[in-house]
Amino acid sequence: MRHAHGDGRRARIGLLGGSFNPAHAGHRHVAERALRALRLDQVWLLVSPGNPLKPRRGMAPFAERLASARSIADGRRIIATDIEARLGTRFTVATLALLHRRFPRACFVLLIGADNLFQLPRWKGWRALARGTPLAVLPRPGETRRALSGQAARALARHRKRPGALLDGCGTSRHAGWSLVPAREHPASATAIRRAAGRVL
Ligand SMILES: Nc1ncnc2c1ncn2[C@@H]1O[C@H](COP(=O)(O)OP(=O)(O)OP(=O)(O)O)[C@@H](O)[C@H]1O
Ligand SMILES: O=C(O)c1ccc[n+]([C@@H]2O[C@H](COP(=O)([O-])O)[C@@H](O)[C@H]2O)c1
Repeated sequence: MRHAHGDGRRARIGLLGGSFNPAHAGHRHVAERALRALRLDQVWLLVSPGNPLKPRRGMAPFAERLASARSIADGRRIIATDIEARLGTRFTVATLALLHRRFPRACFVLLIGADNLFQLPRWKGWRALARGTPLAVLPRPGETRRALSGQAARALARHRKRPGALLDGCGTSRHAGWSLVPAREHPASATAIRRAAGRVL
């Protein structure tokens, strides 16, 4: 993969992991807002081979979800990738460890919607994950306030940073930190799209 970092600094890559069942304008909005607010070079849409917390029922095949993610990417700044399936990982903490090892010069930041900040304490190894990789949280309708007063936000309160400073000294601080990215809340959701299409939820 080519990294756009003409000035010689480390490539700044936002990782937007998701089921993409299907991909939608909310994902594109998150990627575009993060590119700008965090001065990223690229956002990778990491299509999950299977979210450990989501039921398999109603989950479209991987190839279909990858194609869906590609349809909202631009192939330049926003790239859909099957790397998580190729690495053979499903837990994000494991995916991140392998990505850091495979791309040691890249500066990664994990992009999540506010619903996932609230859920973070249910993720495997979430404290180690948050220590090792910066987290950028995007507001989401009906989720932002609850997430900011939830268990993860409280536990990580003293590591919160300004979005503009989140990637400063990438990988050298004792705790990677996290930020809320200021952005308009986008109402799109895959559940709503599946429901409107009459698909199994
Ligand atoms: N409209 C949105 N605003 C902010 N974040 C979003 C939005 N849509 C998705 N995300 C985030 O993008 C990531 C991948 O989302 P995912 O593919 O699960 O889509 P989803 O719409 O949340 O799906 P579902 O409704 O099936 O749970 C998650 O971190 C999610 O929080
Ligand atoms: O690692 C975990 O324990 C874990 C638990 C739940 C979700 N995730 C990841 O969170 C990302 C968003 O998932 P989803 O299904 O809400 O789009 C995706 O990359 C999942 O693999 C990861």
